[in-house]
Amino acid sequence: MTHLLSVNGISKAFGGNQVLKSVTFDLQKGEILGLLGPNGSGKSTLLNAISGFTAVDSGTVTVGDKRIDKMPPHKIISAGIARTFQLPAMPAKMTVMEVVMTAGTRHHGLWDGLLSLPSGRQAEKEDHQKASGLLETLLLTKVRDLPAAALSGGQKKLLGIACALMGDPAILMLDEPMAGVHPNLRQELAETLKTLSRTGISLIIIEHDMHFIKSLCERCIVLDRGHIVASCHPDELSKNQDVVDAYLGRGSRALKEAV
Ligand SMILES: Nc1ncnc2c1ncn2[C@@H]1O[C@H](COP(=O)(O)OP(=O)(O)OP(=O)(O)O)[C@@H](O)[C@H]1O
Repeated sequence: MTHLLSVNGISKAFGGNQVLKSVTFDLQKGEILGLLGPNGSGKSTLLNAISGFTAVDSGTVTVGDKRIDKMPPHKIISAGIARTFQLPAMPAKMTVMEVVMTAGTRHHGLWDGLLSLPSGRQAEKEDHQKASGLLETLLLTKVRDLPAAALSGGQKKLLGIACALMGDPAILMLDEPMAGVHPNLRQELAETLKTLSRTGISLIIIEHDMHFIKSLCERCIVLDRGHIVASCHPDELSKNQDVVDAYLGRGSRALKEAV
């Protein structure tokens, strides 16, 4: 696999709260990386830092050989990194299809659009086909004409993924994609993500559902209070004392040593 994303020594504090402490990891092309850690350990902040929504205090982020850590979010999207949010907000008056179309990064010329030139119409037709395909992949075809705001929490998550994929990202970062998704759809979503990775897209997934993580990821990194304490196969997690401590507290080590 080819090396794609490098995060080197990223640190971030909010006031006196040091949330990320020199976080370093790499992501390979086509890899599905799990980003784990207890509540408040810094996972969303790390995604925000990579995607430019949060300015970092120090450290670098590179995609290929391009530094992106000082770029605004829209430039980072152009550099090939897309993301979804834990609680996606949807516009009240747009349909599902309209929301996906809006997420297309194809920029039609002003005159193409205003004058309805053939080049503009062709580009819009291609975007429409792409959006339809993504809605089908993400099992949203039946609701494509409904207001996006009326979707269930799980469907909004899937719509967020469709929007992120409209820009043909090289790296897709998902913040708790399974939360709120109906159990019947979970396996299908896992299969969809595996298919994406086979096409060469790399994924970083924050998720608390370990069954989902184990079915998808070859490697996980675990954050504990802003430090990466483990980078391993998901099957190794339960044997890693630092991971156990992160989730159960330091007392678990003391308890183990005492017995
Ligand atoms: N914009 C902000 N301003 C101030 N503090 C923040 C901000 N964003 C995050 N934090 C703090 O950073 C810490 C880590 O939060 P973060 O959301 O990154 O954790 P998390 O691992 O994603 O948690 P969860 O699993 O609960 O979503 C928390 O203490 C949080 O209060």
